[in-house]
Amino acid sequence: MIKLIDARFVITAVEPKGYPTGHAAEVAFVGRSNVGKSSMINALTGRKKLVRVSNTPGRTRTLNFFDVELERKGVRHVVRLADLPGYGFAKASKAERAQWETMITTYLEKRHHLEAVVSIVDAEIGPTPEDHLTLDYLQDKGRRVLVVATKIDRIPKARRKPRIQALAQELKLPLEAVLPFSSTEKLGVEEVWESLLGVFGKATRV
Ligand SMILES: Nc1nc2c(ncn2[C@@H]2O[C@H](COP(=O)(O)OP(=O)(O)OP(=O)(O)O)[C@@H](O)[C@H]2O)c(=O)[nH]1
Ligand SMILES: [Mg+2]
Repeated sequence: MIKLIDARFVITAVEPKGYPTGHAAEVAFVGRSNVGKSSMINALTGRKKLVRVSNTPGRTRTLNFFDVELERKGVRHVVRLADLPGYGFAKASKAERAQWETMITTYLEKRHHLEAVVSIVDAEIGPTPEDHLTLDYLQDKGRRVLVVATKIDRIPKARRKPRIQALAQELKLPLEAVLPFSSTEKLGVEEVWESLLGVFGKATRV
């Protein structure tokens, strides 16, 4: 059982000198623009409006950090979440896209406190070529990755399990490395936290 205690916005940054200080273990959320990254952070923190969500792709344009305090089996943990801008935002100019890419890759490569990356794919659409590239890139950089298939609510219940199996197969990952999720129906919240806290080991204990 995960008990959420508190969640708060920390800071917005665009480059390393703006990243938050301190030693909190961090997890970043990456994925296509509009896939549901910001919504997932709201769902995971049990807060409807911690992060701004939008129907229009390209909502999140900076790195946004949040601290979450939670309790699991009587032990308190503090985890820092980083909401990143999405990739593949068609309406952005070439220069803007290049700028975002630098912002994201600089963070993913340089951030020492980054313990795990949640790579979000759309459960219905499946991994796009850019999702594949991102996963390869993260693995290449030696980052620990958890794939979360969101918007699972859009798939009829009986088809969800086979869908996750198919996604895992397509991504060449073990079944337990791909978790189903829905921000609108709050599905998968416990499972994602369990998986993340499992990765952190003792790093997040306070
Ligand atoms: N049905 C359904 N819709 C969702 C879910 N999660 C997010 N959405 C919707 O998807 C849209 C995009 O959500 P955001 O959380 O803003 O997506 P994002 O990945 O942060 O987008 P950018 O900041 O533009 O990169 C919104 O209209 C959300 O309401 C989900 O689990 N199920
Ligand atoms: Mg967003």
